[in-house]
Amino acid sequence: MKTVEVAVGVIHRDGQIYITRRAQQLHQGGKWEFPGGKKEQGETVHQALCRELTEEVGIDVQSTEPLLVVEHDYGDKKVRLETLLVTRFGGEPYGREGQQGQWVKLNDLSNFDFPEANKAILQKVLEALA
Ligand SMILES: Nc1nc2c([nH]c(=O)n2[C@H]2C[C@H](O)[C@@H](COP(=O)(O)OP(=O)(O)OP(=O)(O)O)O2)c(=O)[nH]1
Ligand SMILES: [Mg+2]
Repeated sequence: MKTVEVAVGVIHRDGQIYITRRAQQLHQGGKWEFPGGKKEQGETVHQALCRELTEEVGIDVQSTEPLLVVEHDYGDKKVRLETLLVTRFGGEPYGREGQQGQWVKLNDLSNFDFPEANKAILQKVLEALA
């Protein structure tokens, strides 16, 4: 099975993270996620994330830092989530594709239902920011 390469952004501001909810019909539908999407050919992870975060949440990413890479096999799909911390951005995020989105305090993140691959990301986010 081919691994899908995904750029994932942890959008951080003042102790809160902006998360969105995946549409029901998508892979891992209905779960909360850190916005992002598949890398296109020839893109760096930073470039892919800039494009995806403009498309999905309408922000202009200005700087990122690598956080971690997670590989996960869902059985029906294998993903490699290259996760970046978004340290500076312009604009205010919103669910530009009609999806739900909200700012969540670091301490409340674990109350949301994320895909299985996100466990490691969540742990790392709390280590890095809490
Ligand atoms: N964006 C994102 N994807 C995640 C997370 N956790 C996780 O397992 N995934 C998986 C779900 C999907 O299989 C894959 C991301 O693909 P996607 O559906 O967001 O890709 P995309 O935005 O490019 O969407 P599309 O153009 O294919 O519609 O990674 C997460 O926190 N954020
Ligand atoms: Mg996406």
